[in-house]
Amino acid sequence: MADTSPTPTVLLPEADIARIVADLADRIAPVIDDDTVATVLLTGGLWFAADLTRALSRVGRNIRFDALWLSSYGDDKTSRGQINVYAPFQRPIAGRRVLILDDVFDTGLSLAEAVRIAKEGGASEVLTCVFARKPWPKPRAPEPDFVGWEAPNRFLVGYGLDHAGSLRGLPDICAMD
Ligand SMILES: O=P(O)(O)OC[C@H]1O[C@H](OP(=O)(O)OP(=O)(O)O)[C@H](O)[C@@H]1O
Ligand code: HPA
Repeated sequence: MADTSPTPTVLLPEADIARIVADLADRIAPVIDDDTVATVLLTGGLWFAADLTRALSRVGRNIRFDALWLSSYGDDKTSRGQINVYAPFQRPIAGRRVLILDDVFDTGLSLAEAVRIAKEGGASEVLTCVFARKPWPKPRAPEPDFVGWEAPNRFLVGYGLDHAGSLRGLPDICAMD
């Protein structure tokens, strides 16, 4: 079948991504402890969460790890406006600080739902960190506590970001629009 998709254009090369992740680890390490539960939002957040937790370890912070599996885009380029929850936390988080990690903050609906689930589970504090934040015309709540990169308002692929399930493994972040 002929592929009519546009060619991805590199916006943020992997070397810049690595520098941004190391800088995030330096900023986050002082405000968490080793009992903090890093919580990746599957699927797209996997690549960033793997890098950030290892960057935290390099600065002496070895935190717990869990996952929430949420989806709102499916194969579309725009949010369906509703979040499907495919899998909850694996372990209890009651009384623990939770650090939610995701690849991109766009409408903000996914992060808001993750924060709601963590609070409902009894987390003592919920911090949020996204690698990329896209601009949005209206206020989003909550805004992430930590942001790596202010992205342009373009459709992004790579570093976990997908186009209908593909291109997540590109090491650079690219625009595909
Ligand atoms: O701020 P929002 O508008 O909610 O968009 C951000 C979310 O969208 C993507 O997830 P998606 O629902 O596509 O699932 P995926 O993680 O499987 O890619 C991305 O990984 C974020 O979790
Ligand atoms: N690309 C891929 N997935 C996304 C995006 C994007 O720009 N925004 C929200 N989910």
